Amino acid sequence: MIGSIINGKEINTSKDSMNVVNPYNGEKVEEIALASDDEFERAVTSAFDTFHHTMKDMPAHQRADILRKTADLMEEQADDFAEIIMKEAGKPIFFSRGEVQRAIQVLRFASEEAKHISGEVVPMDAAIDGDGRLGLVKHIPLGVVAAITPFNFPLNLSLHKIAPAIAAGNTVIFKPAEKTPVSAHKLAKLFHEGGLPDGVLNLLMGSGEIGEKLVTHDKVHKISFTGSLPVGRSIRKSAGFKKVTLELGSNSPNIIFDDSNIHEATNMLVKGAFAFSGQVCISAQRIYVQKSIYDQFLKEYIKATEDLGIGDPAFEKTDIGPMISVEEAKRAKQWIDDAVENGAKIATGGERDGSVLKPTIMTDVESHMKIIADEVFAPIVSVIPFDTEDDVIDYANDSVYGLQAGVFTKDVDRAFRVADRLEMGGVWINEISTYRQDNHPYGGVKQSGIGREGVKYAVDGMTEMKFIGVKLKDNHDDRA
Ligand SMILES: NC(=O)c1ccc[n+]([C@@H]2O[C@H](COP(=O)([O-])OP(=O)(O)OC[C@H]3O[C@@H](n4cnc5c(N)ncnc54)[C@H](O)[C@@H]3O)[C@@H](O)[C@H]2O)c1
Ligand SMILES: O=C[C@H](O)CS(=O)(=O)O
Repeated sequence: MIGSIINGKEINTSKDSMNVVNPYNGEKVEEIALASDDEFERAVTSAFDTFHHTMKDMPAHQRADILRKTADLMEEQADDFAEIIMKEAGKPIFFSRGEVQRAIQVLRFASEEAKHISGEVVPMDAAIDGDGRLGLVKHIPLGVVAAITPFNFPLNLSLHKIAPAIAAGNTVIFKPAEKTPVSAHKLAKLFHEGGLPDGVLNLLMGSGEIGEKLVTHDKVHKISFTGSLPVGRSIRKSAGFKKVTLELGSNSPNIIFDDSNIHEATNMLVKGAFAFSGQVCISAQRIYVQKSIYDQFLKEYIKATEDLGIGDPAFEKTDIGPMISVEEAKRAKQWIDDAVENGAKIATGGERDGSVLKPTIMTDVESHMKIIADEVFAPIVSVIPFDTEDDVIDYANDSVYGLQAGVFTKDVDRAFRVADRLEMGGVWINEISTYRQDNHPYGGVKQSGIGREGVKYAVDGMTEMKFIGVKLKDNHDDRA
């Protein structure tokens, strides 16, 4: 049994526990001791006190060293991390390894950023009577950051919060998703091996209730949340004056104009729609194809999708494993059935076996159907024809979400015109919406979220400005 880690000590006995199971075969991966109310309070107090007594004064070079050392250790233990992610999340092993490599990079980016948090000098003499004064802006840490994370990239998305928070000099309370806490536990241990002092990173095991309590606790200064829109909405409502970063869902559009390389777009979009069974917030959910190439694209796309390897995530050749649970697979299948009842057609897929839903391509869909209007978060994609650039911009923007989009065209003018008109946090040209690097600004507009991650940008969100002014000499009339 493993459990919460508070002030550097693991609490692995508890009257409440839960099992983490492999969503592919139901095998037990680990038993988790759930945090009690008392442990919750101790974790918050530990983070609060450690901020004031240790972290606030830790020099940047020391924070950078800890992050770099942790990256080195993760590199050494990369296979163990990948194995855990594969088992707890059901993510095919090839993609689990990819997540670990990205996580190592995030730690390295954060280590570099820790040394570049600087301020500015305000030109005080630009204001009447300002001469003879010096104005400085410092970027100081916020205090205690609550990192609340989802199941789908349990390592990398947790590090997108924890590493920038530490780089900026904060302490952290980490509440991982209840389905994927095993990699979180190994990560917290690794930070301690890397030299992080006790109390800087406190891990709390438990359900969304712990997240809710963090959101309203007055010793927590910032909530950094990645997860679903309903939870994000409730956090926004209850967080009061706390700073909040929300990385929420999407129904990402990808647009293929008739001058694009169909073959390339097809191959990229198979990965874009079906990687990790579509359980990626920027997964390609709506593919808009210009009418003259629609039939050709659909034919190639169905063929490439049917070539995917489906099965045990432990196997090297598996492209598509399970969804996170049987319930989620049933929910997704129901959305397909609802669409079909309303006139949509299944071009391929549509069958479910336990937690595995076959990669599914839908056509003849309508904008009101759940598979289009809501976040599908499953291996289901819709292929939709369009006539003109104006039409497709309207279709793509007709959503409460706006995270990332992909646009495929050889016409540079059109590419930038369309990118400008799409209501998104990010637009990729000749790349799928699903592509993300860990060093560009990343986050949504509309109901896809508030704030940006991408290490440098996340670090900005983990600090606040403090102005310090100096009156150097008395050179003006104080009555002014
Ligand atoms: N924009 C992004 O960067 C991004 C990245 C990954 C996932 N996501 C989104 O995450 C969702 C899937 O992940 P999930 O199912 O784990 O999400 P979720 O919203 O169900 O849970 C996320 C985390 O929030 C906690 N939580 C639940 N209720 C809470 C509450 N009331 N207050 C505080 N915390 C609470 C959970 O325990 C978990 O740790 C999808 O909607 C996906 O789009 C977004
Ligand atoms: O699920 C959404 C994630 O942000 C995708 S990624 O890990 O950043 O690629």
